[in-house]
Amino acid sequence: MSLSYPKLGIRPIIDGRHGGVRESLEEKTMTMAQSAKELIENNLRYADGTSVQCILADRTIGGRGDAGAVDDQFKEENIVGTLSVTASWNYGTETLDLNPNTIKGIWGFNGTQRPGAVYVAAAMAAYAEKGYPTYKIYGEEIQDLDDDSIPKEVADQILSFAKGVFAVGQMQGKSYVNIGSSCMGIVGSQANDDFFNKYLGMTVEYVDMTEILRRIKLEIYDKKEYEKALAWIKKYCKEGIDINEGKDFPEIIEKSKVIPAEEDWEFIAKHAIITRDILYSNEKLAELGWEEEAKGRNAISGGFQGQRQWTDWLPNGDFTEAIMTSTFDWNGPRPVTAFATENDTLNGVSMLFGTLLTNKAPLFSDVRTYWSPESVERATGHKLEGKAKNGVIHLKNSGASALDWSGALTDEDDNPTMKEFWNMNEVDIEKVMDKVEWNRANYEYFRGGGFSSRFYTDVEMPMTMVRVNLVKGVGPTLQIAEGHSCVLDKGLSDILDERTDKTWPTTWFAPKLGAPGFETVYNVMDNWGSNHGASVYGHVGHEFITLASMLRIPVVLHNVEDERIFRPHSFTGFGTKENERTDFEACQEYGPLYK
Ligand SMILES: C[C@H](O)[C@@H](O)[C@@H](O)C(=O)CO
Ligand SMILES: [Mn+2]
Repeated sequence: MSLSYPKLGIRPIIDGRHGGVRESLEEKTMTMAQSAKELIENNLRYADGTSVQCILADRTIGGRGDAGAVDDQFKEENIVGTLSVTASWNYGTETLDLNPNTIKGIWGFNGTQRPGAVYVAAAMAAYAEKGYPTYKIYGEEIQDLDDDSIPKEVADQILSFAKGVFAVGQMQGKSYVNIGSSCMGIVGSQANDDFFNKYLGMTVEYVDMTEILRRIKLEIYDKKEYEKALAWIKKYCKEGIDINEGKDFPEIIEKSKVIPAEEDWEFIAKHAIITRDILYSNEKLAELGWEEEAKGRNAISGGFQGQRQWTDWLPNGDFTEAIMTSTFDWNGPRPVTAFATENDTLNGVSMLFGTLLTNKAPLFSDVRTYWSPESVERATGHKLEGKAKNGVIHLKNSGASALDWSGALTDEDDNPTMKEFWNMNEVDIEKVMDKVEWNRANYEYFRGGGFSSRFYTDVEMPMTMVRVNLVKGVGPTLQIAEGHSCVLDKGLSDILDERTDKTWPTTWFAPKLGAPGFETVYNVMDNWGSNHGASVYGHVGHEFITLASMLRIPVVLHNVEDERIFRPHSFTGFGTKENERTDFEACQEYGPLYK
């Protein structure tokens, strides 16, 4: 993570009339600003675990003179967004943040002594007319002037706004590193530079898969770390099944394996270390004389093609993909990397959004099979119950599913949960790894061999699955499905798993039903825009909606309750009924963040 962390500027706005009014408001206004700063910094962290940083204006802003001085103060910082706070009527355009490049929010104190609401409304009118969509935060209940608390719904909106700002800021200027190219014709694996540049402010770095072979051959990796990783693998990667045993394979498969099976883990350990080094800097490589390789590629996310030009003759990349997305590796707890398998860049971005909003590890899945209650009963005699009673979607893909999804961890109330990496410890890591088995790669798919992680998310957790799609004539869109991982009786889960690729992870997903497009579980599967979806822990669809509105990515499918939706106030200028058209037209009007 670069030292110039993206920051949020806090702007205390005040009625500029000296001689009584301004003086009477100075303390209240600054107190609001300080409390907003503390709320944000005490609750949010960057992806690397550092607490987020807010810059407090060095004065209250009563007019353009003050506003200009604060702009200058902020120019010294990497300010991505600003939160203006006020408890009074102030002079609209004379005090607003009119920097075209910041994401803006305003929190108005719901008091009666000075009309804060009137200012916020006037500010929204100005922002709507000027084309700067701004997030309006205003509590429902009246507060007394001496009440410096932040009401819960106000705090929730401030934190949602701030999470979106810091997610946007952490992506700005960073790279998505595409190792390989198109994978089995999956269109998401054919990176769309324009999308990354204009909507995310990111660049795409292209690295051929042979770079991994070069670094193995020329030993461009830290051998000591390699030994450490291999020892960790041998200790914690439990051997699973070998689905290939006893099978006669045609010659094309037999002769496609160039690394002896007993050397696969050595090869895979190098693949994992080298892949990480290609994304991020590693000073050890400079010590080995490889200055250029030591610099990495300024990554925040990436992916590996694997299939087929690699996996058709070399050990697969499933371990690398799984460990990159997890909250730990052989060095212990460390930040998650949203890392896609099959080079699906759009699922990689979907994972990236999820990790930046939650700092929890993502699941990369084929949205593989819809099992209706009727089909399950016909195939197994079992009745689906509980959260699964309306049917389930089988989430499964080789590779890039964080091992944290094995469902091994619980919170202080003993509820299944997933932790940020900074809350993980060695015991947690052992619990997670104990629920993962490493099966021999299926030679029919992965001729070059290797290993695939397998776990069964055998706990019920709230989860949110998302997908970024690119639609001709529309541009990027986002789909969001909140729901739960479901616990199917192990025997039942195994019967269903036996019917498909049982050497890979399984998570049974039941979306919350009722919203348009969510009439049935089948509808969700039917409406989904791709073969892949990315999931994170928790019901955080509202945070994805806020982030999407900052990035001007319309949300085309979601099951988030209206009252939880938080978009810029000016989106209502495109129509107030919560429907996709409002979102579409606002996003189309405002266009991508990085024009
Ligand atoms: C191994 C198979 O080809 C899988 O890669 C395939 O089922 C997919 O995951 C397609 O997204
Ligand atoms: Mn897939």
